[in-house]
Amino acid sequence: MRIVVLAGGIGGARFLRGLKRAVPDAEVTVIGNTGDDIHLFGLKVCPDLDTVMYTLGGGINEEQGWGRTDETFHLKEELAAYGVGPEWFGLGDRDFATHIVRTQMLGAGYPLSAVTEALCDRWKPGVRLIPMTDDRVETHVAVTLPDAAGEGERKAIHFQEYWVRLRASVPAEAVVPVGAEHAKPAPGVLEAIGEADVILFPPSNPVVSVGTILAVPGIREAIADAGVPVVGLSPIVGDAPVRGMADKVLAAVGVESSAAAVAEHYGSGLLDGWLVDTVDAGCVERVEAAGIRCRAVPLMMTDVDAVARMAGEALTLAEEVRAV
Ligand SMILES: O=c1nc2n(C[C@H](O)[C@H](O)[C@H](O)CO)c3cc(O)ccc3cc-2c(=O)[nH]1
Repeated sequence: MRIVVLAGGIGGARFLRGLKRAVPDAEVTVIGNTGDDIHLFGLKVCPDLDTVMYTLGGGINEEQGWGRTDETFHLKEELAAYGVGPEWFGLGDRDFATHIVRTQMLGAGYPLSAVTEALCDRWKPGVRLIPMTDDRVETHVAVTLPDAAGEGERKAIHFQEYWVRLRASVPAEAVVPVGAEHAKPAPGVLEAIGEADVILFPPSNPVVSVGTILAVPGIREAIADAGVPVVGLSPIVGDAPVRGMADKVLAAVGVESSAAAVAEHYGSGLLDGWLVDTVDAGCVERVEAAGIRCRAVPLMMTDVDAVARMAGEALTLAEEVRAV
């Protein structure tokens, strides 16, 4: 079975680990979000690609869900001693090596997709990990911050600054995947979608993760036209994100923070099936009324076995959709 998964960072990576346990023989292609990418200290950092690679490759810091296990921060401390920041973004020494290799290869002319493949040669994630695009796309968030005079100043900041430095503490007024409109899907993306038996949206952020991937021209259309079941898992359980701050960015696109609203946001033109948590069983009817087959199953990613069961439920729902 060929499965294509559109993945953001932590939620996507943990889902993939469960999916691999549920169907170890499946051929899984992951289309990774690169809108979170950021250039720091002259290096290209790809948080979501790395989170997938480290999680599936056994190198992730399990407690944080991002960055390397057994990490130290000497380099960051030395940079700070020179007054070179930002200090709010935690790049560790082991993680730095990944960004150095990536930046060096990009500088030598390799596209990000080839660089990612080379990095995966080390980590052997057991999936084919492809960035959504080789072109530069950067998610920016419009916010109003108090200026020196205590007035509100509207500006656009990098997604990581909104997420990590501000911890989404101010409303996101708009979320813009800058550059997406001119980006092309990376080599292999459209082919993988076209050859898939099933396409899955993990419980990743529907705006800044899956939404950004869908913003690359051609990807949404290819999924809608693939003619195979497209099944998603709600990242919202009981009207709050399972983890992260998805509700903050959902508000920016005018979507309420509920499992049903996220399904409606994707829409029946894209989604065939949607899993909600058992606590949201009351919204199944609403989702089905929107033309999306819906089931309520446990969606808390407490351990790999629980996630494997979730992934199994997603594939069962896909088969139900296929049989109709
Ligand atoms: O909350 C944080 N998340 C950090 N993340 C996670 C990241 O900001 C976001 O969770 C994702 O971009 C959203 O998917 C990192 C990810 C990396 O790959 C490398 C470094 C970081 C650093 C931080 C950090 O300092 N704080």
